[in-house]
Amino acid sequence: MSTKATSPRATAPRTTSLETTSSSAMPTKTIGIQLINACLQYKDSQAPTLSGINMTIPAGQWTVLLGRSGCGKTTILRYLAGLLDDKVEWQGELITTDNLLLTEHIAYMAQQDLLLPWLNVLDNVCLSSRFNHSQRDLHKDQPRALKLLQQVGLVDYCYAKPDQLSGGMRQRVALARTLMQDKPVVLMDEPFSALDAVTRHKLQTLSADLLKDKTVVLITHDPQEAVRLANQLYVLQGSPAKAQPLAVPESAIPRVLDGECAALQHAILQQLEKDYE
Ligand SMILES: Nc1ncnc2c1ncn2[C@@H]1O[C@H](COP(=O)(O)OP(=O)(O)OP(=O)(O)O)[C@@H](O)[C@H]1O
Repeated sequence: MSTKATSPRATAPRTTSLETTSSSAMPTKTIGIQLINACLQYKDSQAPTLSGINMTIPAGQWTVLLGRSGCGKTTILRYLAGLLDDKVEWQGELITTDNLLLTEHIAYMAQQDLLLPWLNVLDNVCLSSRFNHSQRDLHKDQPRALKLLQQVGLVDYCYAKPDQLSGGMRQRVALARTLMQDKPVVLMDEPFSALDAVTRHKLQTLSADLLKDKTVVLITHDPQEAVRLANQLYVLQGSPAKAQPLAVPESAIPRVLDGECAALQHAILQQLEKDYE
């Protein structure tokens, strides 16, 4: 592993090398990410948002971030997605497998669904393919998009416009669009927050299945969701925020909730409560 300081962030390369998981002739299948002593301050803010963040996001696993509202979770995701480059001062190291530029390998599901109102559901799901593929590939993409819409329970709405859908339905379309992108790194900001309990459970299971080999970073406010899905778990805390790791069971995800999971859920709540004292 080689590391290189990137300070200040805006004028330095986005990434340095983490480790090699594939030969250079082969497409890289998985990407790991590491943040070392990362500090971030919005240029229009008086105080830093993040300070001394140390976080390992292993390739092919789910890393879950929790923390009280406004602590900086979305900021980390947006930084990884390359959306804050001109808005923040950054110090620290961002290390990726094979020195890969993250922005080219990321699917990002933001808190807002960002569906285009003039496109129907199917076209919204195929949106990323429109930019990436030829017209011929587009036709190949449609059956896959329809399959995903069926899996999220919306195939009957494929020709509906976003404004004809409920908030939870829109969120499911956004999830299908994210899954459609087939990127090695998937960043998801509260992807199940608008769903009823049963649909949420089903789509957690579906996502764990379809994103099995991906590097996933998930933000959630739901400790139970975190326990079901986390291979790594961090609670962001304080102001500026630091990342506190919590140990999770070694069992495969999505977990069936047992006594060990209940204990972890309790530990998460206790950790979160420290930010309210
Ligand atoms: N563009 C910006 N300029 C200045 N400050 C910002 C900007 N965007 C976010 N912030 C501030 O950064 C802090 C962290 O915001 P962020 O959206 O990362 O929080 P969060 O943990 O994701 O919150 P939530 O759980 O409510 O989504 C907040 O204090 C917010 O006001």
